[in-house]
Amino acid sequence: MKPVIQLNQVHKRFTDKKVVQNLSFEIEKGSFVALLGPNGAGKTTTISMMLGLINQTSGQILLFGKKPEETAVKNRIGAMLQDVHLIDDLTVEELIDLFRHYYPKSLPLDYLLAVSDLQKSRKKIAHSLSGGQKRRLSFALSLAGDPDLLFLDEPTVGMDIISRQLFWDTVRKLKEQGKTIILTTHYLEEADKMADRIIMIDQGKLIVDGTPTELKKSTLGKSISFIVDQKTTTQKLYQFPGVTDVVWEGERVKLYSQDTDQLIRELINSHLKMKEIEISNSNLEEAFQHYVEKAKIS
Ligand SMILES: Nc1ncnc2c1ncn2[C@@H]1O[C@H](COP(=O)(O)OP(=O)(O)OP(=O)(O)O)[C@@H](O)[C@H]1O
Repeated sequence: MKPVIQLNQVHKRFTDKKVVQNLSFEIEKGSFVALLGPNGAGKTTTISMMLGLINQTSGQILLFGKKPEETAVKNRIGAMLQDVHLIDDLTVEELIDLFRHYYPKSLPLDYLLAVSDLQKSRKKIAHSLSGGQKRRLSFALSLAGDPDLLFLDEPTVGMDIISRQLFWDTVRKLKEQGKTIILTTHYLEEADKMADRIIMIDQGKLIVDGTPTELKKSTLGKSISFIVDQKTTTQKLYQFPGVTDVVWEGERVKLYSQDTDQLIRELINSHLKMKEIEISNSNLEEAFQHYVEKAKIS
């Protein structure tokens, strides 16, 4: 089966600025991919090119084996973008219904109102909605054509906790139905929970591509942190078996190791006076920082 998305040596330049450089990857049907990167990394530009909203300077982009601007492709795509464009004077349900009629197949109006929790606001003028409600409306509009491929560009910004829960429950169900989903977010715990693959970019270049588990494993491992007498030297802490890194945060020190079980035994047997011991798994945020730093050096 052909990949749903194929990018081959894609470059994008705005006047003299290189915004996307030599980006190549393929995304299979049913994948949930998080496209991550710092501000200005080129995520939205990449999504805009995949949606056919802007043209790449060079390279090839294919969705379902075809060019993004083809109608057959557009009919299979939904996108929740950062800016919500609303049409003057239309109510929420009129707007959703209008979008439904753009597509050859569409999802029922009541379903779209339910997953965006806008049933009570259906008769309101869309312009009068709050910021968070507009995001939810944008979600409903992105699903109007029952898309096989869904782009979610920072979807939960401005949503309250209840809305976020409903949003992710719905997205999880869409994934179970076999939809392909591309997410960008700065909330890395959302990417960690939802994505089965992470593509990180920085300054328009791909810096790492793998599962959340792979990315976290290949960084510093788990850590044990505790408050300790300031006379304890970094050198002494490195002598404990398996310690890969020692990081001080004020009077608290964090030791990284791939085998924290062994390390904690050794620490307890030592004469260190440790207080407030915490053991934590390395998280995606640490992996993210690690890869961005590494990309800067190389
Ligand atoms: N139309 C444009 N003209 C000129 N430069 C642009 C244009 N659109 C984006 N850029 C620049 O391209 C770079 C990448 O922007 P982009 O919006 O793709 O980043 P991003 O990864 O989505 O960032 P963020 O996380 O802040 O949303 C930025 O330096 C931005 O200023």
